[in-house]
Amino acid sequence: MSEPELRPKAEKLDATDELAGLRAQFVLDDAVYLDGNSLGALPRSVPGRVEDVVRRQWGSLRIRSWDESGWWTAPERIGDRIAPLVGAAPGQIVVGDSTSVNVFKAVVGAVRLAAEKGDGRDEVLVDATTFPTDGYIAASAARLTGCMLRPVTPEEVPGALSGRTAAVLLNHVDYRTGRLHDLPSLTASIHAVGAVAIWDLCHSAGALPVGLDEHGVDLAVGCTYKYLNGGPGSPAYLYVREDLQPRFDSPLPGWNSHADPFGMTPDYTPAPGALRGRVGTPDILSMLALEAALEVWDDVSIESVRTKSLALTDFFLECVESYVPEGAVESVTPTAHPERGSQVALRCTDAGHVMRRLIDRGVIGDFREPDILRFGFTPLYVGFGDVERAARVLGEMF
Ligand SMILES: Cc1ncc(COP(=O)(O)O)c(C=O)c1O
Ligand SMILES: Nc1c(O)cccc1C(=O)C[C@H](N)C(=O)O
Repeated sequence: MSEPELRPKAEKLDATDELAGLRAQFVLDDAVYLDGNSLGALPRSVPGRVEDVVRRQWGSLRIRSWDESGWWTAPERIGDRIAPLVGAAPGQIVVGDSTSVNVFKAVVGAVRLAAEKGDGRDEVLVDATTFPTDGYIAASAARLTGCMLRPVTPEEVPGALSGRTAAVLLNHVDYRTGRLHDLPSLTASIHAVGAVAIWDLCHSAGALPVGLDEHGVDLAVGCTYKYLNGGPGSPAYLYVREDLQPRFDSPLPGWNSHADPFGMTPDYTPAPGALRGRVGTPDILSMLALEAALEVWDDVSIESVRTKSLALTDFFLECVESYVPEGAVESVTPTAHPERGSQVALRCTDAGHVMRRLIDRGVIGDFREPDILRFGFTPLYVGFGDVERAARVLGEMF
């Protein structure tokens, strides 16, 4: 198809898009914003809420806000708001800290759970293609727990699992290629050898159904500043499956995870439930900005988001094929829907330079080493007209 056909096709797709109205809930400009997989756009509900939290809750109520404004219980309350988006029943997610810190809690906690078997498990498998922080933290967590760290690709995991495996840390969607890994089947393989499965949901939560409970995932972590639009540095979350909670032994047992935090006793007794994943005083300003941002999801199902996400990435690939000269770019994102997240990654020569020129032309994606143009599609605010324009401008780069 050519431009005279693709433009009307985009208009038609936008006209029948059930989620199109949600875009008005975000602060956006004329640019095509395809970087929501790095930093989600600002929901209109956030500035007013932050203003209220600062001026009234902090400014007037001051210390009373820990109770009266629900500050103290925000980590579990907001965790319960995220829960349906990742297929978790309430009471299993706490919000707080960064993803990096939650990876640390999860990996050490997983090795401690595995150690209860008493069969000498001494290996942690980690996704060799992971976003670096997970690999760095897993290496340190392995060292601290006396385990060997074994980096393997997700495809290699089934063959690498053994009776020595204590825990496996995987990404649901690869940050570079956009590949969606098979969470149900990999989790089942990990369980088959008696190991603990930890999933990093940074690039899937808010973009596609995860099914944590349904697939029996043990532990999961994720950030909230990408498809959940919580804002720069918004707190991450930790999921601990309900039946594992009594045995989850956090390596960071701060006072916020104590059964009686205001008892201020020198001895530590962990709180029941997911609360034991908390550490110290929550980052209230960021956390309540996130809570406001999550209101966008009130009448939105993650299934409808997934349907639109696949339609957006399909259409982008179709437009790229039409507009970009043959051979100039090569998609490294799988074409099969069950293997695709909500981004398209295109390999191209001099990708850093190409991305800078795209940004100058109002198409915002990002460059990832060594040669990847990365475009993230947030179905809540990206439309099909945006997709057509992004591909058309990309075509003009060559
Ligand atoms: C898969 C993945 N894990 C972790 C992180 C980062 O964690 P943190 O928020 O601790 O910087 C990112 C992105 O920044 C990511 O893409
Ligand atoms: N967390 C980020 C940051 O603090 C600055 C710039 C980018 C980020 C990101 O989130 C990068 C992102 N995880 C990625 O997939 O590349």
